[in-house]
Amino acid sequence: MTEVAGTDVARVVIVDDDRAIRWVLERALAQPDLEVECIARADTSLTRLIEDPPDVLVTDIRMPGIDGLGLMARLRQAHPDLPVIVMTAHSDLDSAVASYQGGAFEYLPKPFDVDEALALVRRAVAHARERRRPITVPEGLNTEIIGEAPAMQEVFRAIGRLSHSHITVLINGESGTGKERVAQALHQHSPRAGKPFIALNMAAIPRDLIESELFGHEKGAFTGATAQRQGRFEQANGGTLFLDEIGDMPAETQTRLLRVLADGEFYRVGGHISVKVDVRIIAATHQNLETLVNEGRFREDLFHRLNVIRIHLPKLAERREDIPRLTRHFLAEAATELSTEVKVLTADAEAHLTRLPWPGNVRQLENTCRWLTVMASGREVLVEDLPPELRASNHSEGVQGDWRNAFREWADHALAEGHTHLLEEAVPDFERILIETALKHTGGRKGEAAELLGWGRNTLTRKLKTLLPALADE
Ligand SMILES: Nc1ncnc2c1ncn2[C@@H]1O[C@H](COP(=O)(O)OP(=O)(O)OP(=O)(O)O)[C@@H](O)[C@H]1O
Repeated sequence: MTEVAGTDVARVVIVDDDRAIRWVLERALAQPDLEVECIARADTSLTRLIEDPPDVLVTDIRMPGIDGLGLMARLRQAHPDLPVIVMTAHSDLDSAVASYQGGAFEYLPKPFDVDEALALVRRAVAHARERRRPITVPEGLNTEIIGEAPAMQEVFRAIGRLSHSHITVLINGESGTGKERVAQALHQHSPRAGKPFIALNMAAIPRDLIESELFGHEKGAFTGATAQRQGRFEQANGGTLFLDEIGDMPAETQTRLLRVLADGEFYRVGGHISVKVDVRIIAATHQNLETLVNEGRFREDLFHRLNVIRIHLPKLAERREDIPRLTRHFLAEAATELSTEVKVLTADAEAHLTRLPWPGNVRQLENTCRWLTVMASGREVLVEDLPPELRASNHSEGVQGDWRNAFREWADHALAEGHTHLLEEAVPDFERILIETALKHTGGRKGEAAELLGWGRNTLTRKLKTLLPALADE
C-alpha cells in the first residue's frame, strides 16, 4: 500500500466490460483511502497487473477475452495473497463455488448495493489475506440450486466457504425448502465428493429399526435379522451421512450417535467388534433444536456437536423473487421426465404463482409444475389452468392465504403440544384482532366499528367488556 500523508491508500482495480458497473463502482469507491482504477477487459492489462498488482482486485466473471476466473487464477499464481472480489450477474451456485475455489476473497452477486460493495472492498483491504488450495469439482456432479434471493446467496456463500472442509453442518428450514439438496451440494463441493453421500430420514423409519439402519446388525441380532447387514454409517465411510429430521431421533440413538461422533467407531446391533468409520455428518431439521433441548427431548451435548456451522434455508414465501426461475426450471424438468413439450406460463399465471403462500415450499412448487405439465391443455399455461386450490386465490387472497396458513400452523402446533378446547383459545383472539382493527379504521368510533364488523352496537359493547376491558368504558 502507498503511504500518502500519513494514511495508507489501497489500490483497487476494477475489471468489468460493463461501463455502467465501472461507473457505479468508481463512484462508490471514491474514498480518500482508496485509489481506484477501472479496466474494461483483462487480457490487455494482464502483464501489467501481474507485474504491478493492486491491493484488491474486483472483477466480473463473464467478459470477452480472459474471464474473471481466468484472471484471478493468473494473478493469484503470481500473488497468492491478493484478495479478489468476484462479481457476477449470473448468481448461481456454480459461479459462487468456483469463485471461492479459485481463491476469491468474496463473491458479490449483481445487482449489488454500493454500500455493500464498499464495505466488502474495505474488508478485503483490512483482512488478513487468505490462502486457499484449489480443489476440483468432479464433472457431472453439479447440483443445481436456484436462488437469486439474498438469503439463498448466503447459502451459496456458506457452501463455497465450506468447500474445503469436513466440518459438521446443521441445516435448518421448513419441509420442502431444499435441505437435502443443500446437503448434497455441500458434499459434492467438498473433498469427499468422490465418496458416497447417504441420506437417512429419521422421521421416515420406524423407531425400533433406526439403530440397525444406522449401525447395521449382525446375523441373529433380532428376529428377522437373517444375515449380517451394513448400516448407513458403514455405507457412508469416507463420505457424508445426511441425517434428515434429526429432531425425531430417539433418545437412545442420540446417545449412540454422540459416541460415534466422539470415537469414530461403533458396534453393529448384536455385534462385539467395533467398526471404524470416517464419516462427515450433515444434519437437518425443521424443528427448533434449542427448544427440544430445553424440553429435554434432544441431548444438549449432541446438539452442540451438530451445531458447529448452521445454514438456514428460508421459506419459499420469503424468497418470492426466485419463484419464476424455479417454476421454469421445474416445468423444463417435468417435461423431460414425462417426454413432453415444456409448458410456458403467461405473465399473469407467473405473477399469480409468485404471490401464493406456498406452505409446502419448493417441493409444492415442483409438484405443481408436474401437475401442470400433465394437466394443462395448451403449451401456454393460463391462470385458469392452475390447480383449483391455487387458482381460487387472487392477489388480496395471497395475503389472506398467508394468515390462514399461519393460523393452520398455530393449530397444528397447539394440538401437537397437547392443547385442547382450541376454539376457546382462538376465538377471543380472533375477535379481539377484528375489533381492534375496526376501531383503528373508525378512529375509535364504536358505532361505526360495530357496523364494519356486522354486529349491533350492544354486541360490540358486550364483547369489549370481556375482550378489551380497557376500551369498554371510554
Ligand atoms: N433451490 C432449489 N433449486 C432447485 N431445486 C430445488 C431447490 N430447492 C429444492 N429443490 C427441489 O425441491 C424438492 C424438495 O427439496 P428437498 O427434498 O431438498 O427439501 P427438504 O427441505 O429436504 O424437504 P424435507 O424436509 O421434507 O425432506 C427436491 O426435489 C429438490 O430437488
